Amino acid sequence: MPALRTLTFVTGNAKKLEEVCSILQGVVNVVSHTVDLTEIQGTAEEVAKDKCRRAAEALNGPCIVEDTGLIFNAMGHLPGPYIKWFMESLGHDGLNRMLVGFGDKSATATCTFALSNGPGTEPIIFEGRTLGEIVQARGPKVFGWDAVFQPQGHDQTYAEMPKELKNTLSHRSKALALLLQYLKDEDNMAH
Ligand SMILES: O=c1nc[nH]c2c1ncn2[C@H]1C[C@H](O)[C@@H](COP(=O)(O)OP(=O)(O)OP(=O)(O)O)O1
Ligand SMILES: [Mg+2]
Repeated sequence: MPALRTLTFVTGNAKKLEEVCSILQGVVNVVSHTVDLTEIQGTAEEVAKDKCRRAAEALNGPCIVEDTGLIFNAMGHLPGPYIKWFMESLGHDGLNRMLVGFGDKSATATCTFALSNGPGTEPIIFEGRTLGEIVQARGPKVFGWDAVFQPQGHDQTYAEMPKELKNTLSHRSKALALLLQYLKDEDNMAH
């Protein structure tokens, strides 16, 4: 059996790393680097690409990074990539209160992976999205906004559902599926 391909995932978030490792288990060998990367303002794609360029320079080699967003559909593209700061300032209850004036409580979780082949190369983007709604917090409050996001067609929040279930339907797993397909196609072209 050929050795698994290794990818270096640069993130400051241990929970993201946990999910990425379990989704890629047996498929890709994940090595992690904990770097708190500077994040610019812009679209998810711009933020992820910029983060990836900085990570590739810091490591002086190939790597992947991702940027996660949560879009309140009633609010256009917001908070989107800025959800981290909204979450930190407002908490779970505050996120619900942001939507009090809106009938539409639907939200889109986005995960934008960027793959760099090394410094000076243009990162490649893979985006996964999962539609759901913002609900009162239910389940453990250990990972970001998991407790207030209930994916469409399910009666549990991300926080309540078993990890294995979240990992089959999440924004992150969909983005990783695209990344894996890309690597597979690239391998096929090389042979
Ligand atoms: O599946 C998730 N379920 C719930 N919450 C989540 C998820 N994934 C990220 N999150 C939180 C973490 C942070 O508050 C924000 C994304 O910000 P984001 O900049 O992408 O993450 P981060 O700064 O923690 O780590 P990194 O070093 O990879 O940039 O949403
Ligand atoms: Mg970040």
